[in-house]
Amino acid sequence: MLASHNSTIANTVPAMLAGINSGIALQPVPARGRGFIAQRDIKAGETVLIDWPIILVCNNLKQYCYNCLRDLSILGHSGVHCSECRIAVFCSDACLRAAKGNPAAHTADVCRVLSKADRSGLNEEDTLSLRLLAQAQALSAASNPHNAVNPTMQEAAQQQWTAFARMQSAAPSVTPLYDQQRSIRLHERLRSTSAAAGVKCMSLQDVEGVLSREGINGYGVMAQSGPEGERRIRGTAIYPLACYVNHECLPNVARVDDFDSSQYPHNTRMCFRALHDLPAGEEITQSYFPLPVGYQERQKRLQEDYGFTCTCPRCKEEASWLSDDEEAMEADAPQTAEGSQEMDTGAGAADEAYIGMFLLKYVCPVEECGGTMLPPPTGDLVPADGTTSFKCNMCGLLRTEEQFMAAVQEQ
Ligand SMILES: C[S@@+](CC[C@H](N)C(=O)[O-])C[C@H]1O[C@@H](n2cnc3c(N)ncnc32)[C@H](O)[C@@H]1O
Repeated sequence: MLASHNSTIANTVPAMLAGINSGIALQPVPARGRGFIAQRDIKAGETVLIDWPIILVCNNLKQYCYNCLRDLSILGHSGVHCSECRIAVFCSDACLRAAKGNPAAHTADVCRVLSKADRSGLNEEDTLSLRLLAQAQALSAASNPHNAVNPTMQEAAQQQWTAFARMQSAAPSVTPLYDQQRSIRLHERLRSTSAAAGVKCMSLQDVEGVLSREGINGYGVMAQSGPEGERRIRGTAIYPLACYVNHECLPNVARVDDFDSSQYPHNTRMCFRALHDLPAGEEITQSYFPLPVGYQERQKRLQEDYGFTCTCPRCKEEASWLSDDEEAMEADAPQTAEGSQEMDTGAGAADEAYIGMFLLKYVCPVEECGGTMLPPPTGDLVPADGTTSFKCNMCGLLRTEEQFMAAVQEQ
């Protein structure tokens, strides 16, 4: 069973279940729960973590492969439809077979629930959450030894369900992260749909646990940007190790994925690469949103979506840039208990010049892209490939060190 609030396991460190890491270890981090700490000096460009998802939920079943989220429009055919539900579409027979054999994807139970799903009155977000719940419900059922048809599948499902249960959930006191009315509504819908499909429904407590964990730990899998450059996602993914990478606004790693440029299962893996050299003992951190996002917006999103006030060196410095007008506006705006202007400024801060140079170096220069420029790969997980350019993890733009220096000269 998934508890909706994991106070007792908040600071325990789960064993690694899947994925590969190099030079990092999961440890308790003061005031942040758990996080990855470098165990040795790490070089710029090194891959420190490769992870595969427990659950992938497709946002648009007509546009992306239900199993691996590959963009169907690049295939040159309309995809392979599930012959039972006629709803799920796959990029290949291989993906269809893989999904049918994966309890968290599209086994017979999920297929029946999907075909019986009553979407009336549900908005897009609720429809996606219902899909996530159907997949999580099947994973939970498959993890139960009493339901086991195949011991190997049961063991794998149990490991995945346990990994999910160990992820941080939103405490009931943190709103709106924990929306109990929504959980009750979606549980009710899952119950009627599951009954129509002849499938046992998970408990309300499990529904709360799944939704709360997805909210904090789920990764949006990026799609091509919209016509105005707006960011779009093709689905949501739950990764058993990547979920432990904490946030900082001047991160030292960034993620890279290959959803369209490779084939299942390789395309669903997520890699984290170091942006610069970092010493043993330093925490591995990523930014939970694009680097150019401003201070007040970052604080708002971190508080609303993740339930914490960021006190990283960039936030400490940028808090002091607020003009009198902005401060007055902030004073009028609703404040959280911590108060975004009253941050502790005790520990080290990044100065304005450092922040400016960091953003110049790591923010993709393509307008509206918002991607992060990563150094060429190196290290033992993904060895050097001979490239010398930095590459954007969103649009793929390449930039050499010389081109970067020329951009610095222009400033
Ligand atoms: C995706 S989880 C990261 C792993 C989490 N620390 C754990 O122990 O499972 C995101 C949560 O970690 C915590 N967190 C991440 N970055 C943080 C930071 N810079 N300061 C404080 N808490 C942070 C917040 O509780 C946030 O909701």
